[in-house]
Amino acid sequence: MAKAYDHLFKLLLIGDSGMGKTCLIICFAEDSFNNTYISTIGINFKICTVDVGRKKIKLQVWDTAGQEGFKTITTVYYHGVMGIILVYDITDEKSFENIQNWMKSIKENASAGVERLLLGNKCDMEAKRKVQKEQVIKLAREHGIRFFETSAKSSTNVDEAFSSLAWDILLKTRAAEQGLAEEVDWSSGSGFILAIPIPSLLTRDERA
Ligand SMILES: Nc1nc2c(ncn2[C@@H]2O[C@H](COP(=O)(O)OP(=O)(O)OP(=O)(O)O)[C@@H](O)[C@H]2O)c(=O)[nH]1
Repeated sequence: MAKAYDHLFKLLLIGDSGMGKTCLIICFAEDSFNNTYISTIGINFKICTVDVGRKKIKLQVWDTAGQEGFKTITTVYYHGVMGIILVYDITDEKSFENIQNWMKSIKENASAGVERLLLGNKCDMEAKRKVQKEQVIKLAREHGIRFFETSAKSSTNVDEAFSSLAWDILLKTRAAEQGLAEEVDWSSGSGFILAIPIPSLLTRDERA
């Protein structure tokens, strides 16, 4: 039987507790949102499919618990994933400060060539904003990492964020297949290195 997808990419979401990691995955995979907060215990995953660059990409998305007590378990899952999404909450300054610690954790536990993506979630709560975009862009530039502000509640930029990460991983995979890996800096995020526009960010209806 023919494979229903061209590539399988494993992704991981990390960030402090209550940032909306689970909600972002549910928004992307199921197009729904729930206001009730049920903290993740350990780790969970969801599978969904996205079309990028005329390729069908199956995404296995691992959702980690942000609570400190689960760190030993969750860091085990860093190894072998191709993309890591770091999530903070735009209404919570501390969660943004902690992004530096999450970056350090990636360096210590993930593969050197892992793609990273930074998300400032809950951007529907503009009136309560504590983290200014300018400071995030500065950090994202320093780390060579792509950045989006998202809302799982209003579905803002959620499809775009997951698709852009899939696209960045696809580019790296292709470069490796064609023996061009030396031209790609595998140790940094590709957001500012491979400045190639994403050709086809399909809507959920188109993906179905
Ligand atoms: N306003 C708003 N609330 C959100 C958004 N995303 C998540 N929330 C709320 O934030 C709370 C926490 O969301 P979760 O997705 O469970 O957070 P988490 O990061 O997975 O938390 P842990 O599992 O503890 O690590 C819930 O009450 C959600 O309804 C968003 O984009 N906007």
